[in-house]
Amino acid sequence: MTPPASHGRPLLSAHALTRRFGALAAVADISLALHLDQIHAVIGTNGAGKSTLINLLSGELPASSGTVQLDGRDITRWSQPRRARAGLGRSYQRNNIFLPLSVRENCRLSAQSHAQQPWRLWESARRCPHSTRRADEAMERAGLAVVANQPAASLSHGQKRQLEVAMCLATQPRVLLLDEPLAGMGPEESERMLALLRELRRGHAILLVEHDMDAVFAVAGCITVMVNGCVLASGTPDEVRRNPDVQAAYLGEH
Ligand SMILES: Nc1ncnc2c1ncn2[C@@H]1O[C@H](COP(=O)(O)OP(=O)(O)OP(=O)(O)O)[C@@H](O)[C@H]1O
Repeated sequence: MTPPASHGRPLLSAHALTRRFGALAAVADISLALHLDQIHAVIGTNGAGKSTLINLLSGELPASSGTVQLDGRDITRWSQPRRARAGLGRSYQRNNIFLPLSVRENCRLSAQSHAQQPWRLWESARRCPHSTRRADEAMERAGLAVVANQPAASLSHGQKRQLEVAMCLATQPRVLLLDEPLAGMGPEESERMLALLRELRRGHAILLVEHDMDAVFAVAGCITVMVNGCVLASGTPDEVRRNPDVQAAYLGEH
């Protein structure tokens, strides 16, 4: 199936990307393209290889073979920090938050760790006006300005996930790799996160790994379906919904 037409060169692309763990090919020969102003969702059953794919794109795992390009440059051998400095941001399934610190401090540390002088990480906020400004902007965009001075520990589950996205935004990424941002959320929190994703679409290329199918079909412009490390189908939500292989293997009612 042909991916939906998108204008211009992809911001991030993978070509024949493969990652083996011993005999298991967790990601096998995957090619995909992420475009600016688009949410590209990756769905698949447990163990399909979605998190491994994100780790390969973010640089947390080296590829066994294949290439990754950012804005036309081959970044396959770049470390994770170098990719992050070039504009690749990611959020995690696991909690990456310093619970005793305030929301603002968490965002500021994230901005500061990304700056050219990360050794200034533990300096007071007053001495890092640039990072503080970026933290405030990220909190504002993620809808967390009202809880800026609260300890992260006091946030609801949904707000913690919003904080993870805000921490990612504080690094000023162009590409957002989001690993299950809706996990464990109730309907209201999910709606808030979906509104945030829709807002972030403009100005970013977003890869969204998510189990919540209603959410995926509501926000994604392109969906790639993975099974056992391979791409089963890729296309617009309508194309994927109608694909008989996808229906048989995965989607059921959707
Ligand atoms: N470090 C590792 N060592 C060995 N096998 C691994 C490792 N990481 C992942 N795997 C295996 O690779 C396969 C893909 O795992 P991955 O976590 O990428 O799947 P997933 O689609 O993200 O699953 P889930 O939806 O449950 O998060 C699984 O069979 C998993 O057990």
